[in-house]
Amino acid sequence: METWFVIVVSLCVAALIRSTLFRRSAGKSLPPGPSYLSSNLLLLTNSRLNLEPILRNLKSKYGPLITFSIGFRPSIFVADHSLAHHILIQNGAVFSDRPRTFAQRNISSASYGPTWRLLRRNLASEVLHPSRVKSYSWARKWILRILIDRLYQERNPAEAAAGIKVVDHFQFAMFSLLVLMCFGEKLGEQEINEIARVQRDMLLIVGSGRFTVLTMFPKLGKILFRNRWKQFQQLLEDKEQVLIPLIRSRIEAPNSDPQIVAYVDTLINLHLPEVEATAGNGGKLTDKEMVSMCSEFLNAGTDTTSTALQWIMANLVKHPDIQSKLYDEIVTVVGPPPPPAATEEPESVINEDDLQKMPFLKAVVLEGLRRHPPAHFVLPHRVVKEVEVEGYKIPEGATINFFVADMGWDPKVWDDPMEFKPERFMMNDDGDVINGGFDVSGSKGIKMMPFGAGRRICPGSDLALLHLEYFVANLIWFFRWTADDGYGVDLSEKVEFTVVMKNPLHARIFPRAEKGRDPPFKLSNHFGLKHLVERQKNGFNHQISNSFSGQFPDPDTDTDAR
Ligand code: HEM
Repeated sequence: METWFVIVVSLCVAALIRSTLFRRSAGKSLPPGPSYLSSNLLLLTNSRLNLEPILRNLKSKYGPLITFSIGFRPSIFVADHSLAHHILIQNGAVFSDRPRTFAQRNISSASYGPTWRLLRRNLASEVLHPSRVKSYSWARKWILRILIDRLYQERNPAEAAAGIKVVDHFQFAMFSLLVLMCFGEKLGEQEINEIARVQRDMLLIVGSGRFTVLTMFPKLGKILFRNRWKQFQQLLEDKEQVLIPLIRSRIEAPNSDPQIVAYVDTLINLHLPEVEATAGNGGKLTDKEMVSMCSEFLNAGTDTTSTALQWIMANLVKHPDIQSKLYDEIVTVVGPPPPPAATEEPESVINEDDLQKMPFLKAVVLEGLRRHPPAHFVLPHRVVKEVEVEGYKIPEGATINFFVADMGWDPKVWDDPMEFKPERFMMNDDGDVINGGFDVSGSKGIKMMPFGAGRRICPGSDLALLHLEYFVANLIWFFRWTADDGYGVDLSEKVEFTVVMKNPLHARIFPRAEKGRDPPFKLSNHFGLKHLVERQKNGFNHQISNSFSGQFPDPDTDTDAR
């Protein structure tokens, strides 16, 4: 009760100060929206997870440029494509800062300035450069093999109707891959799960909005919400305990293989600009700063991509015609799939260069990102000097955000926007063939912005697109995917760190070429092959044919196998 009283009084005082500060340059007003007090009360009485419908209501009431204050500063929300382009591309320098937070140093929270530039350039040129990304193709192949094997193992033919909850496997695959790129080591399943646990604990609780109040009023929040602050510190310590030994081992035994340059190797050698460096560390990143950077790398590249992968696969399950069309394209380029091999055996997978010859695959991935962007808003940007947009004042220090999902769903820009139609990326509105060659950066015009746009655009977009194309193509090549009998495919959403499937995809999978290995009916488990052959020789065909016809069901023709 006391806490609430203090919050309401603080909000009133803040409202008074704010109206003095932000309304000072009279004449132009802020974009329309609810009052400062009602915005913050809405925020405090609703979970951050429910914010999206509230903002959408405000958009229909006030239009595409809204003021919805969060904390002390006004927050502006933009829902219009050309306004987003005007702000992020044409006036990028003014809108590319970030609000101050209590987060440790990393790229996404760094102010727009020399340290951000250095950290971002390091990631872009040392890890995400196409030649470095290519040098990790062996790692993608290794993880893909594990993923295919895990799916194959979990697929229980006897209970095939139950389907597989695939998202856990997708998350594990993306985590294993990014952990390898981050620390340069092939870790065991237990270690990977431990890293995933500390990362997710932090993400889920931050995503739930439990710490929003600490971001809104950092100094006051630490005093008023001491338990939350302690909980935040505890999560940070847990993460440090797991990640610091991995970082230290790479410092103590530096990498000598130029083929395996991990993200952490590049961070060890970085020198921050003098004014920004932590005192006494000679310009180098501290252990805690390295944890923050590695943690950002893992968060940014795993949850987003596995979420997008699940949405895309869900749509391919829901639309068998699109799945068949994609499979046909893949087969035209690389031929029919081999039977899945055991993990130790070499197995051919789709070569990454061949992905370039699959325009429909690219269209499927883009359509997935348009219809289900993992982030429905970008990270908040901060305005560095007062500017005018559409006749409204956007004051210095205001935060600005963008309705990412709504831009991809805008009926003025997209026909049947809520339908999953990859064909829209094969041809543009003027009838020109674009064959999946859409510009996601939005530099010439923003039609959708799943990776943001402008100077703060996601630096991992090319890597993410490669991962999505590679995994979708191989998963469709190896298996035919159908809906689970009990669950179907429900495309309802739920907000976590990203916007995930409320009811995760449960899919039944059928190896497209399974005659080579581990058939759905395991002979050896039931009779033993030798015993079976003996029985056949002795005329026991009747008994055998009841349970095994001598032919494995063909998933493309056998109705039981569907
Ligand atoms: C499907 C996958 C992904 C999606 C949808 C996605 C989306 C986004 C979005 C919306 C932003 C915020 C842009 C803004 O604030 O304007 C962002 C920022 C960022 N992303 Fe991604 N991302 C993905 C994958 C990745 C990957 C694979 C990496 C790196 C390994 C990465 C690293 C980053 C970083 C470091 C930032 C902060 C950029 C900055 O503040 O300058 N992301 N991403």
